[in-house]
Amino acid sequence: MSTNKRVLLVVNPISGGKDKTPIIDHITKRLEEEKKELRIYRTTGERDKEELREIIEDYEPHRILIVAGDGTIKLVAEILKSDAVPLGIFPAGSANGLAANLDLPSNTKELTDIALSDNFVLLDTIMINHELCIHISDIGLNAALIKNYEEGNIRGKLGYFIQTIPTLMKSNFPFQFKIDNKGTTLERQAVLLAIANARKYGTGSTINPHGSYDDGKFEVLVFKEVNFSEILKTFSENAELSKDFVEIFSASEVSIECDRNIPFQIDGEYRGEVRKVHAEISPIKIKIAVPQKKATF
Ligand SMILES: Nc1ncnc2c1ncn2[C@@H]1O[C@H](COP(=O)(O)OP(=O)(O)OP(=O)(O)O)[C@@H](O)[C@H]1O
Repeated sequence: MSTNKRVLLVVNPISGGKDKTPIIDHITKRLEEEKKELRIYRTTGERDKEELREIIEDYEPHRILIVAGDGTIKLVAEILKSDAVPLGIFPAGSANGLAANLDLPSNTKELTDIALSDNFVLLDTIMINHELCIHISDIGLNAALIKNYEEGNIRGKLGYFIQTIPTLMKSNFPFQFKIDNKGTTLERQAVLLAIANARKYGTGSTINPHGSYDDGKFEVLVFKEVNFSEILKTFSENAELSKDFVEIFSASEVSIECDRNIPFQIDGEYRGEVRKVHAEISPIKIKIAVPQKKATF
């Protein structure tokens, strides 16, 4: 039985600074050939959640294709709240962390074949400060970088790169963290504390080499220093990172407190400055179509 009779295509027109027309045209043509129903929703950045929820309730899609970045994928997952409707991802954001972990190709035809296929993974999600996280959230230096990127007007990876030096110069690090992991409290000094379901950032940097996307756990990564040679190591798949650079442990629930308000991001979206973060593995799993070989998540 086909799982793609009614398809909803969600497009973020501005993500990654890329023109999405060729991808939309390709998907439209393919679904016409297959005599499938297609409805397209273009995000506006305002009331997208409410509008998409209404469309999904009304249209009852069998599959949702997303041409956007991680923030939009997360928005759809928050509406679905279950793995009943599979997602097909067309990475078109600035960093595309989820796609990097799922080993998605860049070619539109291959992506369409995968997105409409019945080869799925079930991703864990994490509830962080009452918001769903599908990939990586962090507090400290990287979140400050994302804030400066969002305030800048250059999209794509170049935008991140351009913000790196001013962010390092402006940031008031290191920070003092208290981490409560089911009754055990750790005190750490760090520049960045990440909560990760994924193995790598969208930049391709593997920070959580032993992470698994469907084990019912996430990893807490405590980055103790800005060490450029260790950062370079994260760009190879199986690098063993020094314990002086990053300390990693698995958890299903943690409470984190910092000595002051510091920048916080979830799945690449800046969420302001916070002092406290609570993270807990969520009962929501997301069903995503992936290439035949096992994802590296
Ligand atoms: N038409 C639009 N105009 C402006 N902002 C939008 C629009 N549609 C969605 N957004 C905003 O885009 C963000 C989600 O972006 P998404 O995750 O798809 O890509 P991204 O990788 O963050 O892309 P980029 O960083 O290049 O914007 C949300 O903050 C959302 O409010």
